[in-house]
Order: sequence, then structure tokens, then C-alpha cells
Amino acid sequence: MRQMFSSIATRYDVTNEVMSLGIHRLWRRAAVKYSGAKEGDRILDCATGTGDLALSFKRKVGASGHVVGTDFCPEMLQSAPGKASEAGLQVEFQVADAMALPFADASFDVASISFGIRNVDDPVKCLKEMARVVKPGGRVVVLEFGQPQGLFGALFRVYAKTIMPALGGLLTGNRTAYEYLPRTAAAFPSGDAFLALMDQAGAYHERVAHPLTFGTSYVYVGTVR
Ligand SMILES: C[S@@+](CC[C@H](N)C(=O)[O-])C[C@H]1O[C@@H](n2cnc3c(N)ncnc32)[C@H](O)[C@@H]1O
Repeated sequence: MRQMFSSIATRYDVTNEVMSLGIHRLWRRAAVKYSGAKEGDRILDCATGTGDLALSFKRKVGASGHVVGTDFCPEMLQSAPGKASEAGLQVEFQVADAMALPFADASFDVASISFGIRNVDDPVKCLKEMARVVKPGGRVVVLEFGQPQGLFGALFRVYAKTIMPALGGLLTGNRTAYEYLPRTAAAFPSGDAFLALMDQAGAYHERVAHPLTFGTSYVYVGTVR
């Protein structure tokens, strides 16, 4: 997994932009909004990759807030500090596994993960670990692909099966990664099935699913016990 992300790291942002037609920006904005993050909050963005969600959170929490972005793949993190300083934002980036976070219990107001939870070995363990580092009453926010239904869903599946691998192969040189990513998205629990995983983690007293773009993605928010 780490090797696959390391091989697409330098072309990851441009590929995201092209494949989602820029819609991933709206989804990240929705994740920040639904998180309830406010000025001065401490935020942890796990599996942050090139740091886009961490930067969105920093814009929200302002200079008095603190944002840490972590990822287990150093190559994915490489461009993140430069992007932050170019945007005039102070964000800390660290190499860390989302299933064994190097932070004390209850040290953040919000922990997030975007398009990362389906890639970890054990999503329930990850949901437990993210809740551990969040204060009681704080929130864990997950942005992840869903499985859109109906005509839009049928068109999306054709797009994911044919155009995504072709474009991904062209832009990153690693077609296999862009066959793997939509395949795992199609197989990963979404909507109520993902909320059931949150229940299995046993760490949340409330959890809610917000569908985005006809269920192509979801923002899940769990309030930590
Ligand atoms: C599809 S990318 C998403 C990156 C970024 N969050 C975004 O929204 O663009 C998935 C990321 O998850 C990271 N990842 C996968 N498993 C991980 C783990 N166990 N701990 C930390 N990062 C992990 C990968 O290195 C990769 O950067």
C-alpha cells in the first residue's frame, strides 16, 4: 500500500483535480463544515497525503488553532509543507500510522481522514484510534467514496472502471493503482454499512452520514464518548 502511494505521489494532486473535475474541493469543504471545527481548535488529519484537507481545516481554525497532518507514506507528505507555506498557512506534518497514532489521549478537538479509511488494514481499529486522541464530545470526521445508485451510479461505475484507470495510467504511469482505487471504493462499506463500522468501534455516542453528489462520497461524523 505504502509503495503504491509512493509511486503516484508526485502526480497525485493533478490526477485528483482532473479525475474529480475539481469536485473534491467541494467535498473537503463539506467535511470541514460538518466537522463543526471552530477557530482555535486542535485538528488532526490522518492519512493526509499531500495535505489538502489539513490546509482546509487550517483556514477554518485560524492562527490560534493548530493543525497536524500525518501519513505513513513520506513520499505522499513531501509536497505538503511547501503547499502550506505557499498558502501562508502554518500546518505541522509528521509521518505516522493512522492505526497507531503518536499522540496522547484526548489531545484534539477533531480528527479527520479523507479517502484514507478504506486503505488502512483495519478500519475499525483506525476509527477507535482516531477517537482515542479526540476529547470526549469532539468529533471524528471521515470523507470517503460511496456507491451512487440509479442512472448517475451506472454512469459513475462506467467512468470508474474505464476512464479513471486510463487517465490515472496516463497521468501517473501507474494504471494498476487507478484500477485498485475505484475497485476498493466500490467494495468498501458506505452509508449505513459504514455507520455500522463506527458502531463496532464502540467509541461514538452519535454518528451521522452526509451523502455528497448523489452518494458518490460521504462525510461521516462521529461524536466521541
Ligand atoms: C487516496 S490517498 C488520500 C490522501 C488525502 N487524504 C486526500 O484526501 O487526498 C490515501 C492516503 O492514505 C495513506 N494511508 C494509507 N494507510 C495509512 C495508514 N495506515 N496510516 C497513515 N496513512 C495511511 C496513504 O499513504 C495515502 O496518502
